[in-house]
Amino acid sequence: MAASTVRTNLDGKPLNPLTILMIGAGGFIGSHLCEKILQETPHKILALDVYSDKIKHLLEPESLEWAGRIQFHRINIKHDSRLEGLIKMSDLTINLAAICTPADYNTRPLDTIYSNFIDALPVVKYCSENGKRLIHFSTCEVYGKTIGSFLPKDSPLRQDPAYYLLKEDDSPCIFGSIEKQRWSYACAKQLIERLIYAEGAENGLEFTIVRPFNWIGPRMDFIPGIDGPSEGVPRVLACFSNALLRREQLKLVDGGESQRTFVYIKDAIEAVLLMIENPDRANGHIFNVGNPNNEVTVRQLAEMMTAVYANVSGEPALEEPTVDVSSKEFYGEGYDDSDKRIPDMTIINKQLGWNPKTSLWDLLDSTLTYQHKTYAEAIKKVISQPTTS
Ligand SMILES: NC(=O)c1ccc[n+]([C@@H]2O[C@H](COP(=O)([O-])OP(=O)(O)OC[C@H]3O[C@@H](n4cnc5c(N)ncnc54)[C@H](O)[C@@H]3O)[C@@H](O)[C@H]2O)c1
Ligand SMILES: O=c1ccn([C@@H]2O[C@H](COP(=O)(O)OP(=O)(O)O[C@H]3OC[C@@H](O)[C@H](O)[C@H]3O)[C@@H](O)[C@H]2O)c(=O)[nH]1
Repeated sequence: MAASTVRTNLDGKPLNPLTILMIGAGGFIGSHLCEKILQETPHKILALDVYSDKIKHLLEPESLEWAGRIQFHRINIKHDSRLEGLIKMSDLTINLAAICTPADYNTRPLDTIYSNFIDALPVVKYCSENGKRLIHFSTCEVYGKTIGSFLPKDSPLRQDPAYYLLKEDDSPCIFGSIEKQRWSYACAKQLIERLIYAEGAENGLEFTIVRPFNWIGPRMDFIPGIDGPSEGVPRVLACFSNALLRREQLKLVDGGESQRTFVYIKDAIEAVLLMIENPDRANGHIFNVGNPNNEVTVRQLAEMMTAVYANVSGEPALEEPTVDVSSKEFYGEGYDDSDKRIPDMTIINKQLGWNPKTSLWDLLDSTLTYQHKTYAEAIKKVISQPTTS
């Protein structure tokens, strides 16, 4: 087992086992990060969240080989005096906690702003005051829209990377007007990034900021009516999985023209582990973490997921697998969208030598295999039940 051998960092220095406070450990990214750390490193995790379902398999039974290295703390960071003590006990704090589903940004803007800015403040403050290192999860949404999106549709400049490539140290953050409440999330994330950066500059906080570009894979969000609210709207992977599982049409918001790059969660987690174990290379940096080779429009994503799911489930796809819906109908007033997201990889390449490996087809294949195995039977049961009026 890797945990008993001597681990070294990228510079060949031996690594001492760390105690890591992971806030939001029970979420999608947290669950994969916990798994990776427990399986491949000797580090200890203080896992903090209000939920633990997604890491239950890591916490029980107590006979698990890593039992002494993970401790779950059911805490809401909004109001719990134990937070500072846990930060003091740890070598490193990783903050993943956030409201981060777009359906909430325009419908629950206050909760969104509080969660992504106000609630993150004490974490930054305690790390700074106690001289503790912080890895904070921000988002690719801080870039907002591309400069190219303001050019005429047929402008050849739209093909020029100078107008769309998103660079940590160079690109501006371009959001819509205040009434477009979609940007409440991006704006709160931007302000907490600025605060962390300022704590670094003025008070010497050792920090790393991560900007994930659409990380996807098993355990992302929830399937409405199965392990989440039946009226809930998760992120696109779970929305499309839900429709495929139920043999319903996949809804394309405003024609599905927006573009995204998707990265497999297992590739992305490797980048985070490199940040954890190489503070000299990661401190003071903001890192894009995404896969620039996996770009599709949302329409193409829907088509690909439909084809992959037909393979995985053995059931033929619907004749018309998609349907167009307006953003107002799907998300309500105040929705807006990022047009295109291609991460520049120069900084993460240079500092950590990280590159994503998994193609979009392969990552959808393993993810939809997981979705099918996990949910198909439960969905069949729900569908076969008579509806009560
Ligand atoms: N998944 C992505 O592609 C992606 C993209 C960009 C940014 N991010 C950022 O990465 C982080 C993690 O994202 P995720 O996809 O794992 O989301 P997630 O919703 O699955 O995980 C967030 C976790 O934080 C917990 N949490 C929220 N508020 C809390 C509080 N007050 N106290 C304690 N726990 C709390 C939630 O219960 C949840 O388990 C977020 O900050 C998100 O903004 C993710
Ligand atoms: O059923 C659906 C769901 C979503 N969509 C579209 O698919 C695209 C992707 O939507 P997602 O729900 O995955 O979320 P977005 O990529 O817009 O934002 C995400 O980006 C990074 C993180 O900070 C957050 O996880 C989230 O804000 C959007 O254009 C959305 O309008 C559909 O067309 N149909």
